[in-house]
Amino acid sequence: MNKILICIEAGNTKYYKDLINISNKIDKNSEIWAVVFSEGIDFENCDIDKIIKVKCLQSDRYNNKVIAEYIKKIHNKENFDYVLFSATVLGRMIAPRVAMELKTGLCADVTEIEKNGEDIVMVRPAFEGKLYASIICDKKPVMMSVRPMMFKEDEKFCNTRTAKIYEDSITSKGSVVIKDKYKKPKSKDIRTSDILVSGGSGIKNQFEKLYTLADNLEGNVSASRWLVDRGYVKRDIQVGQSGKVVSPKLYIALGIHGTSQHVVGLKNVQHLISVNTNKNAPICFISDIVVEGDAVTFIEMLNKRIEENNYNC
Ligand SMILES: Cc1cc2nc3c(=O)[nH]c(=O)nc-3n(C[C@H](O)[C@H](O)[C@H](O)COP(=O)(O)OP(=O)(O)OC[C@H]3O[C@@H](n4cnc5c(N)ncnc54)[C@H](O)[C@@H]3O)c2cc1C
Repeated sequence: MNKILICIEAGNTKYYKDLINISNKIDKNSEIWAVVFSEGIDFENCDIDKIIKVKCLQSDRYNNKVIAEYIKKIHNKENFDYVLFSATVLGRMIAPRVAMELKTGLCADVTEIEKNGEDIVMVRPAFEGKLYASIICDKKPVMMSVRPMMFKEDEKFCNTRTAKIYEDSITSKGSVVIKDKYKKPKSKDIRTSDILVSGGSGIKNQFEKLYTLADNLEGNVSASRWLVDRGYVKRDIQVGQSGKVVSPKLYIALGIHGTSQHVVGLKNVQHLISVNTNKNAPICFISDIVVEGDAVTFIEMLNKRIEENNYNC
């Protein structure tokens, strides 16, 4: 006799009927177990032998890690032959994780069950529904997710069993534990950076200040060739004709004149801010915002503002 576990997900309890139908097609005499993470559900005449009602935090009902671990635990105890999920959004998320935990395969989106001798054949659409694939799994437990609402009402239910109910609970610390604030890893290549804080000869004496601003904005530092040629920075952060073409969402040009050789590297910049003591420098004419003034003062003021307001994360 096969032992089948069906997983009834929170919020979509009505789809369990498809799982019962599939279970009956696999083996009419199978012992059907259900694990359910919702409360207040009436499973009278549900055609299930045993139901485990699991009490847990509301957030854990949707937590694929918590659910997968729980299913692994009961499988290790009961050793199911089949484990069935609904192919809903949640089911599609949880089922692969459970398969991984149980070290078995998963046939997703099953629409029908056929028998081929001793073998149970799982049928599912393939190639965007142009073909149907017939899949046999030779490893136990056989796992599948079943497309909801695939069966007509009269195909469902024998109504011959009344479930025995067991209660269990999961104690987890909750699905979201903030251990630390996430800091987006910085891209090392200036070509893939979203934010570039770029310096030119106008900031040569205090170039290192660019790094603080870049850190605060979670961006990277780049430079004009002037600074590269004089050994202030390495060539791999040079923007322009003999450097790199960049495509950040934001490029802040500090003390950069904007010669054609530099500007050619800015072809794909989405927003450009330039800070220059000379508002007639060529870069100012292609900028979205021009700040006329000293680049170092600008950096200091902006850093202060960001740090005061804790804008960075
Ligand atoms: C074949 C060839 C290839 C080249 N390839 C590249 C390239 O790939 N990339 C590149 O960048 N260049 C390239 N160049 C060099 C380029 O022509 C310029 O010489 C160089 O870009 C100038 O750098 P800059 O704008 O930083 O300096 P500058 O031309 O000296 O301009 C400095 C700017 O800073 C402003 N400024 C001064 N003090 C301050 C201050 N305190 N605060 C704010 N603003 C201030 C000034 O008003 C000025 O506009 C190439 C040149 C050649 C011939």
